[in-house]
Amino acid sequence: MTDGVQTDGARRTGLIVALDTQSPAQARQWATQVGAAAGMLKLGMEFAYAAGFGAVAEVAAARPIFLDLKLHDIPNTVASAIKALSYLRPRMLTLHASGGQAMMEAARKACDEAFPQGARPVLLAVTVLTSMDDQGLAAIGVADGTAAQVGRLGRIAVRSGMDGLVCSAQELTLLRDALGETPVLVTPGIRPAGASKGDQKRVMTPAQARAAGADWIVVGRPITQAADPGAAAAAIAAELAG
Ligand SMILES: O=C(O)c1cc(=O)[nH]c(=O)n1[C@@H]1O[C@H](COP(=O)(O)O)[C@@H](O)[C@H]1O
Repeated sequence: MTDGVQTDGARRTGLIVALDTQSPAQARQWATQVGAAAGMLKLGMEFAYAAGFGAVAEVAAARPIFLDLKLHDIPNTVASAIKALSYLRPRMLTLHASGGQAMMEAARKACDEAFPQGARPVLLAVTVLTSMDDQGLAAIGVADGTAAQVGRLGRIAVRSGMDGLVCSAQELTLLRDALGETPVLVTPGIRPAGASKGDQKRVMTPAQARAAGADWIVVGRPITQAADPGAAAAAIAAELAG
């Protein structure tokens, strides 16, 4: 958060829980179980496409939501999509930085026009997905590795009016060095010690992400697939409070 740096200079790192499910009832149950341990709830493509935007609106009416639709299209289409979803009043919204400067500038302009003053969502540009590694990037023609690509896209995104970035916790130090304290840095690919990585490649623990300067961590399966999601969320929140 832009207000994530406390007056004593210490950074607060919040927990966002990814409600990756097709079922509104399941999403409601997880939201109740994690309670106040989650500073925000993330709803993404799976939930929106399966349950519909009416169900997204119901969650958004009860709790602050991070709407993770990862928009990536021509500038006019992305701008129109943002205007169309502005009634949901998300606190955060994602688009892909690889859409380029014109797309991100159009997104920012659409937000400025479509949201009332003070209600604009934090616009987050996804740099390199945490499921990618150097080898995966090389296979799509990016030869100089994840760190270089995250730095490059991060600089373009901030220049284009984005409020923050989604990256892995492994790039936090390089991004803070390059871009300073202002951008909101949000890190998925978080795994408590010993947890399965699944499809994630660039991972860190909650405590490591906090120490490296994350404003928010995003955690899905390590909480939602735990035997006790409430206890799992509370343990991660305690690790962040350190
Ligand atoms: O934008 C995201 O939230 C995102 C970006 C990224 O690079 N990697 C990533 O995992 N995510 C999301 O973060 C969540 C991670 O979930 P788990 O791997 O289950 O903790 C999922 O909802 C992903 O869609």
